[in-house]
Amino acid sequence: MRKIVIWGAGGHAREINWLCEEMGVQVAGFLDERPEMKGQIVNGVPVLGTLPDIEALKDEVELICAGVGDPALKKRFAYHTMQSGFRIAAPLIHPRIRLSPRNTIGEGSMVCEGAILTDNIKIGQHVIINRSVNVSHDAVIGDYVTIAPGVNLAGNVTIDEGAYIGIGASVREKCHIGCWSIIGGGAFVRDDVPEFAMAAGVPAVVKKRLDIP
Ligand SMILES: CC(=O)SCCNC(=O)CCNC(=O)[C@H](O)C(C)(C)COP(=O)(O)OP(=O)(O)OC[C@H]1O[C@@H](n2cnc3c(N)ncnc32)[C@H](O)[C@@H]1OP(=O)(O)O
Repeated sequence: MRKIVIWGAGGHAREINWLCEEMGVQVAGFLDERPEMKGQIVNGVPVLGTLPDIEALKDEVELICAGVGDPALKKRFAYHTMQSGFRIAAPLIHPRIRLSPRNTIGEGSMVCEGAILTDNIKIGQHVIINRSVNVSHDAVIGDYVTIAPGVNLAGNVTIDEGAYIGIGASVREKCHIGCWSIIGGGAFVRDDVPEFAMAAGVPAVVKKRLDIP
């Protein structure tokens, strides 16, 4: 039986724990950098500490770094996890989704309940596709991207590394969203969004530039 350790012990990590319950995957524990969290029990699952605390489990467990929604935090967790020689988990895919066999999904990524991913879609590593997300044909989604619940992506959309697509946003066909950009909840992305930008509204416009994480 697969045994998973989840980075993070907050709301999203608890949702992944539930996803694992639905998939029949065992969760050995959560990791959390806050010292006060170590030893706590969250939804019946122990908070184990950080990577040095689970050294003895190295050959038994697979790590999920996408237990937090923040793409930069996911990237930092993934870096340390791989540097320490732990295995990244194969994708976690909820049993109640629709997914073409011609799609590819990278290690450490997850697809939550109700998502529909049509044809020829490429999803990178440590990507979160949250509940009821619609991804249309030929989308290319980079590593560490987070897509919040209820997002709709039309065909041929490209989202580069580390971008965050806020809850309920929609993206027009062929649009390109640059790396580490943020799309506000409820936006309609009509035009390309540059890298390191926050865009929001209907239609979405760039509201501010963001620092490189
Ligand atoms: C299970 C879960 O909980 S998953 C999590 C789901 N949550 C989300 O998806 C959160 C989405 N987050 C947002 O939409 C946020 O507003 C963000 C991240 C886009 C922006 O947050 P901040 O950086 O704090 O933005 P800030 O408050 O500085 O706003 C900057 C400008 O953008 C506007 N703005 C911010 N968000 C939006 C939005 N969603 N739609 C329209 N305008 C927006 C503000 O009104 C402000 O406009 P102004 O400069 O004309 O006054």
